[in-house]
Formats: sequence, structure tokens, C-alpha cells
Amino acid sequence: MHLIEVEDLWKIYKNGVEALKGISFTVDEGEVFTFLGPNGAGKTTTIKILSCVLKPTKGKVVISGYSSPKECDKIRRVVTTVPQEFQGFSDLTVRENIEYFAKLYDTVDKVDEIIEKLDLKEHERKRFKELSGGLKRRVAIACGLVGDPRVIFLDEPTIGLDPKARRNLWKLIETLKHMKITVFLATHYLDEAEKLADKVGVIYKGKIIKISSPSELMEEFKKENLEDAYLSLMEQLKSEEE
Ligand SMILES: Nc1ncnc2c1ncn2[C@@H]1O[C@H](COP(=O)(O)OP(=O)(O)OP(=O)(O)O)[C@@H](O)[C@H]1O
Repeated sequence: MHLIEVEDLWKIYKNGVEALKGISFTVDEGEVFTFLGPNGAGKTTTIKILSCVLKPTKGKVVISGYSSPKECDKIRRVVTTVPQEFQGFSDLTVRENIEYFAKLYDTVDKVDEIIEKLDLKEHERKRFKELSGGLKRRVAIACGLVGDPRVIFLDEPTIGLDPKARRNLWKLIETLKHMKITVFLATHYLDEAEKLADKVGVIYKGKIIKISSPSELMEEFKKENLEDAYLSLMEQLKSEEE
């Protein structure tokens, strides 16, 4: 089943910038979909529209059977977004932060399960402000997950993390997959995409130019890793423009 369906989606900002020019793609239930593209390509705009933060100019968006923007109240119940700039309550503990969100979602009974699944038990009494960057991201994801979403949008979740914290976050994304949560991941890290993605979507100047699995993309460009394949694709696009 397609959990996310996007068809001919456009976003033209008030200043006239055409951020999305008719993009179409689908994401299946339980899939890790990695959204790649250079700065300014339209990744954040897409995430904001799919999570009902921003209205599309036109086009079809259906998430878990609900249409945006008409049924955004229902979409917000099945979707959670972890923005780059998530700020927890700095003086509250890890548990208190998660409990705060659980109260908003009316899912207080989920708190222990999420703490357990996200390996936060040993940190639950630490104040948010005392946590490392990696743990803060983990708590941010926990605060979203406690609402029991079907889709989680992660916008560059590993930016600024050290290698070990990045690996821990990758493990967490694999845990989300086992929990049958659909993961929509925007990233600039190609090793991350290669490791985690079932499917990659490449966006360039507001248009989707490739949807395939990491291995298909590597095969197409005869490269041994996704980063080299992606860079070849970018070079191809630039040479076509010249
Ligand atoms: N609120 C806004 N008003 C006008 N233009 C905007 C606005 N937000 C984004 N844009 C423009 O829309 C285009 C797409 O931006 P977007 O942030 O979606 O790209 P991105 O792929 O997420 O980039 P990055 O990788 O740098 O985060 C860019 O040209 C950007 O300058």
C-alpha cells in the first residue's frame, strides 16, 4: 500500500520562487525513503507540505488515505516531523520531555515503551540541556514517536553528530523500520542513504529526477557507492543544462 502519494505537486512562494515544479512519487508502508538533492532543491518545502505545515500551490497529496490540505487534522495524527532545530525543554528530564508530548497526544501509556525501544532508560533522569547532540536527537525522535505515528519525517537528523552518534542514529532508524513506521529521510549524507534507504528520490531544482533503489542507481552509473553514483547523476544534469 502506498502510504504517501504525491502527484504533480507545486509550490510557488509569495516572492515568486518556484520551489516545487510538479513533483510526483509514492512511498510504501514501512519503507525508508531517502530524499536527496542539493541545497535549495526543495526537500524541506516538500516535507513541510507533507506534514501540513505549508499549503501546496497545487497538486495531489494523500497520506495514509487522507488528502492534504483538506484533511490535515487527520494527517497530523498519523505523521510526526523531527525538525533540525528541535529544542526540548532544557530544564526537564528526558522522561519529562517525552511525557509532555505524550500528554499532548493523549498517549501517556506509551512513554515506557518508547523509552525502552529507543534505549533511553539509562538517560531518563538526565536534564535535556545536559545531553550530547546525539542523545538530544534521540529524545527528539522519542517525543515524536510517542504520538504513535505511521510516518516520521526526519530532516537531516545526523547533521553535526560525531561518527559514533551517527551510527547510533542509523540503528535507531532501523528500529523504526522494525516498528513498521514509514521513514521519510532528507539528508546530504550519501553513506547514510546507501545504508538505510529502500528507495531514494533525487530532487533537483524543484523536479524529481530519479526514483530508484540505491543499488539500481549505483548500477546505472557503474559505481561502487551511492555517493559516486549521485555525483555522476549531478554532473550529467549539469552537462545537459549547458
Ligand atoms: N519561505 C520561503 N519563501 C520564499 N522562498 C523560499 C522559502 N523557503 C524556501 N524558499 C526557497 O525555495 C527553494 C527550495 O528551498 P528548500 O528549503 O525547500 O530546499 P532544500 O532542498 O531543503 O535545501 P537545503 O538542503 O539547503 O535544506 C529555495 O530556492 C529556497 O530559497
